[in-house]
Amino acid sequence: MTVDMTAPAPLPDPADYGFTVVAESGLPAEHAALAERVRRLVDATAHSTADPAVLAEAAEEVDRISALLEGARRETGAMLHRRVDGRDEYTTLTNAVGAELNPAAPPLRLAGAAEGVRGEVVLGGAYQGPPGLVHGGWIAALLDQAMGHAAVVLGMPGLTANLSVDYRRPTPLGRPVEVTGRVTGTERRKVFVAGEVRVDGELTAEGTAVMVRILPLR
Ligand SMILES: CCCCC/C=C\C/C=C\C/C=C\C/C=C\CCCC(=O)SCCNC(=O)CCNC(=O)[C@H](O)C(C)(C)COP(=O)(O)OP(=O)(O)OC[C@H]1O[C@@H](n2cnc3c(N)ncnc32)[C@H](O)[C@@H]1OP(=O)(O)O
Repeated sequence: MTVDMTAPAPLPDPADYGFTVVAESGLPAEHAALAERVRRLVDATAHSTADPAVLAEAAEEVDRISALLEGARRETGAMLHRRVDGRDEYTTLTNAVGAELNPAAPPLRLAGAAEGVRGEVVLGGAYQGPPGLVHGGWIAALLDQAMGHAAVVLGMPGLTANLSVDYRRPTPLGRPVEVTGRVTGTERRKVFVAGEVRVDGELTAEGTAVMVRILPLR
């Protein structure tokens, strides 16, 4: 069927499924700032050539910081709610791709574009596969997220049932990577999606997926 980008369906409310929903507007800015610092820490740890004594000192400092944070822990399944362009949007608060508060997630922020969604992210050495290149599994994850988000934007959130990726060119680390996703069709609960990864305008990977829609409970 043809996809009408102008009339997104209302999203199912995750609260109806028993998930905690957290409003983005209620989150302290300090939390995102902390996550950004931890991303720097991850990169510094992965690439460190420091002496054993320095490494041991750093490990103790990290223990102290972990203990500071562990006292106030949110449950893992919590969902984040935000209003974007006058519509509701939900994602998991610690989503492995793009969650601002999850330092293990590459900070890919997707937004509605002319035809689907688009975002940009720079991946450092913590996302390495072959020397100097982004790991193929992370490229698949970026595509999965962008394609899933394209379905969410049209009010059709779902689970990935099938995902296929073609790697056309190596994707370098440390450079802005553009990720796009769009819905190409629907059939009953199936939402067909496609996505691309580009660096400096050059296509480095493209994918397709079948998302199976989550049915509203009411
Ligand atoms: C969980 C509730 C949450 C509620 C929250 C509300 C709102 C949420 C808003 C946003 C969502 C948040 C984030 C989205 C952003 C990013 C996306 C990340 C994506 C992921 O990270 S997601 C994790 C990996 N993913 C899985 O963990 C799925 C495991 N899997 C299953 O849970 C089942 O397998 C399922 C559900 C897929 C289907 O099961 P089912 O029983 O519900 O449906 P059924 O089998 O009847 O299939 C129905 C139609 O799909 C066709 N179909 C089935 N499988 C297919 C395949 N492999 N290839 C091609 N077509 C397939 C059938 O052929 C039939 O088609 P037809 O209509 O033509 O007969």
